[in-house]
Amino acid sequence: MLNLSQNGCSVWVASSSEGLLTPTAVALGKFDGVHLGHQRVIQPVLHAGGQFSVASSPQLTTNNGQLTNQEYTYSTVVTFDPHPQEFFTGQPRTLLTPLDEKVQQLRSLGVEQLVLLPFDKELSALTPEEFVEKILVQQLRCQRISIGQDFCFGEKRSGTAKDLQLIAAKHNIPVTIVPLQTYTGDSPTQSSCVSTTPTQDARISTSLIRQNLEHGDIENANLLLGRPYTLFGIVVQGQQLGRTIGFPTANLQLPKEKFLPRQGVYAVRVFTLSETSDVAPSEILGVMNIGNRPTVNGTYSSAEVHLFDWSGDLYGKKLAVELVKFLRPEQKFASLEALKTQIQLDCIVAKEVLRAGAKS
Ligand SMILES: Cc1cc2nc3c(=O)[nH]c(=O)nc-3n(C[C@H](O)[C@H](O)[C@H](O)COP(=O)(O)O)c2cc1C
Ligand SMILES: Nc1ncnc2c1ncn2[C@@H]1O[C@H](COP(=O)(O)OP(=O)(O)O)[C@@H](O)[C@H]1O
Repeated sequence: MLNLSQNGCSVWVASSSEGLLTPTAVALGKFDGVHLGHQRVIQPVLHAGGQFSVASSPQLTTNNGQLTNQEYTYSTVVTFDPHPQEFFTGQPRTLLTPLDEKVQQLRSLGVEQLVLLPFDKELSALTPEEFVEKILVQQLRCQRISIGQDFCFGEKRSGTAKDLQLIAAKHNIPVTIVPLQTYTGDSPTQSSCVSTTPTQDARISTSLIRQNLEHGDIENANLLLGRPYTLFGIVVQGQQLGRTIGFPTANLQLPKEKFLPRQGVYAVRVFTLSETSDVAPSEILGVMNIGNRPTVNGTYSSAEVHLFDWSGDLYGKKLAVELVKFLRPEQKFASLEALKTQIQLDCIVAKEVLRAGAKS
């Protein structure tokens, strides 16, 4: 079990029955991206703002000033590790939110515990009834459950959301089934299949966000996520060429499973993160290139950012780079001089985009 903690707040990350915080109010799902639809599913198990209301501090409940022995229930997200698709295909899967990022997002929503159920032969062979009894009732001492309408569980995904509701009712556990969310512009709604583009189902989903990112449609991806798609990484050394053309770039080492958007150049907002300081990081604007750098015969994919009007040493620092807009695909230039001229233009366009974004 891990306790990932930052700025004094923490989320328990448990992967076995040992050390679980129980009893629990459980949101069940894969939750890759923790997008607007996921947030709706998680809401009913949160202490603040959800339908679920219990004591606001562990162990003790005050009721009209008197202490009662009502047990504190932990708002918990239960997910699977590895991603079931990775287990069945044997292929590593890239993620919108690798574990650290998912924990950070869940914490910011008010989730207290993340349980990673090891998705293996044994778990995948449980019948829906066994899953409820062994995992939810016995291990998690679950008091309430929230799931999305399309949730499937148990052997061969044979259990539906309705099945979970029926089985859980036998154990007196209420189940909230959250309708699938679609995006219509202002806020997510529950109407079915309203398309923002003629060819796409606008239901908020991890795969729709991945498609948008693959096409460089960052604005749509960000709307569906409810926040900017962000690359978190440590700054490592590159070929030290950037400084020679007047555009030093901080090269990010990203989690290997992080899903990367379309290769090319982006307008971005950058934050330097510190593990120790409680001071909110300040924003620096910049341009990012994601790609193989064909002009310098690059052999591997890199993500590198040039910060506007900034100088200093970033090696070893952790950066959060929020993608704002895709500007152009990566190209092979005839010379470094030609690349430099293009990067100057990229900076002008990025500054305009970011300035316009700041005004709206
Ligand atoms: C805004 C921007 C746009 C870029 N566009 C391209 C490009 O189109 N083609 C390319 O080969 N490299 C591109 N690069 C990557 C440069 O080749 C790279 O920054 C340079 O080689 C310095 O690399 P270094 O950090 O390893 O020193 C771009 C970099 C930036 C910051
Ligand atoms: N405005 C800036 N944007 C990005 N990095 C900068 C900037 N000014 C200084 N640096 C520093 O320069 C380094 C990048 O210089 P560069 O010549 O591209 O070397 P490298 O190939 O190692 O990335 C960054 O890692 C950072 O420490």
